Amino acid sequence: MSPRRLAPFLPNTRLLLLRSLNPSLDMSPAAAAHLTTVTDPDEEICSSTVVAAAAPEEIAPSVPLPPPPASAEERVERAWAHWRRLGAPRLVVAPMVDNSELPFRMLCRRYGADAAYTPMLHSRIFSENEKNRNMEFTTCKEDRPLFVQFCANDPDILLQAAKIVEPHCDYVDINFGCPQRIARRGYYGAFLMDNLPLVKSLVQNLSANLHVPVSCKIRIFPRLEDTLAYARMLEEAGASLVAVHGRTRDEKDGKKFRADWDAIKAVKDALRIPVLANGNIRHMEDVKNCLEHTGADGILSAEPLLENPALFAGFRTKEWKEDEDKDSGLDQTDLAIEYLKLCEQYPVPWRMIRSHVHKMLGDWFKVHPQVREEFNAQPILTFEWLHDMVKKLKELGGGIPLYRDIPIQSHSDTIGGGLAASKA
Ligand SMILES: Cc1cc2nc3c(=O)[nH]c(=O)nc-3n(C[C@H](O)[C@H](O)[C@H](O)COP(=O)(O)O)c2cc1C
Repeated sequence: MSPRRLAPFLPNTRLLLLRSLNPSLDMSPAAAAHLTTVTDPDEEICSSTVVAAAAPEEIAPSVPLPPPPASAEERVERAWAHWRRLGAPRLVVAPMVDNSELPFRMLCRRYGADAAYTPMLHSRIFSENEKNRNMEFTTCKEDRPLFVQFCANDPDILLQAAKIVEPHCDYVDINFGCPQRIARRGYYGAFLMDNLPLVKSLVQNLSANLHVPVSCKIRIFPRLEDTLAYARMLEEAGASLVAVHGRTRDEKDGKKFRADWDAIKAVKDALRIPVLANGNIRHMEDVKNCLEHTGADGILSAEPLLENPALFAGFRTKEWKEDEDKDSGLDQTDLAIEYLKLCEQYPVPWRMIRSHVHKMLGDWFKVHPQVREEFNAQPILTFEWLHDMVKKLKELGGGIPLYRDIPIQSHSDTIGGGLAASKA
């Protein structure tokens, strides 16, 4: 069923129709009027199941905004109260374009993630284009705590986009960290580090007009004093949380440049609101070391999770050959199957599924390149074909299993509040 075929129905009929596709759908007819199924042949979507609301303006809360904080102290207190209400999330899935989408977030949550970011959404396109909203932002009740991230360079457009998602998230995040050419051309992300008055007005306008707190994801400046002045400005402008990727705008290659944990520590010491650290986190031992080194309140991981979505549950990749007893009985083929099942439940564009399958099964494809070639040659994917492919890879064997590092797992009980262990 396509969006076009649903369009003429009245809200109640539409809701019934949508419920027949997804019985667990929980929303009002008014909201259903703004839902779309995600079977649109033009967009190459993976299934015809309804997933989530394209949060319409009409269902944004009409409750008045809370009174603005009387003082900086009150603002800081509110930031911590919110953070604690969410369970003080420490192990966080970082924002990743085309990769931190709903089914992947849900997979990481099953394996110990305390919270997750959406991929970056483009505030102008998102606020103007309903189809973009329905395609790029899907969520569900269990997908919390959730940071919804936008890129922006216009405070009013950002606010308009943020108002649409605020009923469905715990923070609206602004991406001040993207260093890519597309961000230079679009004038957003890390390129706004050259225009701090604009950064300030984006944060001020959002924090003064939203019900949910505002967070910012930043990169560091080459000079520490500039980074600290920047971070303090964000706090004063109304940010309730700052995530610091410890690399500069020019240090694009994460494999070549190590993240600077000293700079993150300095930001943590300078700010009074929660601070998250990002960079150099490959497994739970890194999490422990990073939290100890920086004093940060939590960490973000991105690329390592793509290969190993069970990272936050204490599973590690590589090095297993040193000690075969470390084999955990879990490997990327199991995780790939679990991810595919989540995609059947929460449909997303096939390009995202392709990307995850490549990353999760990278080591297995190295051992069996002919299977990768077959995968690449498939013009149209189906879940049946993918399940068969993963089953075949598992039977062929030879990929690298994950192992669970028991001593580190017990550290994670203290640093992750025991969540990583209990959720796995
Ligand atoms: C595939 C991919 C997509 C990314 N997309 C975003 C994004 O949408 N927004 C953002 O702020 N950072 C994005 N990043 C950067 C990550 O959030 C993170 O800051 C960076 O990868 C460093 O963390 P890591 O060392 O754990 O990978 C992306 C990174 C990757 C690998």
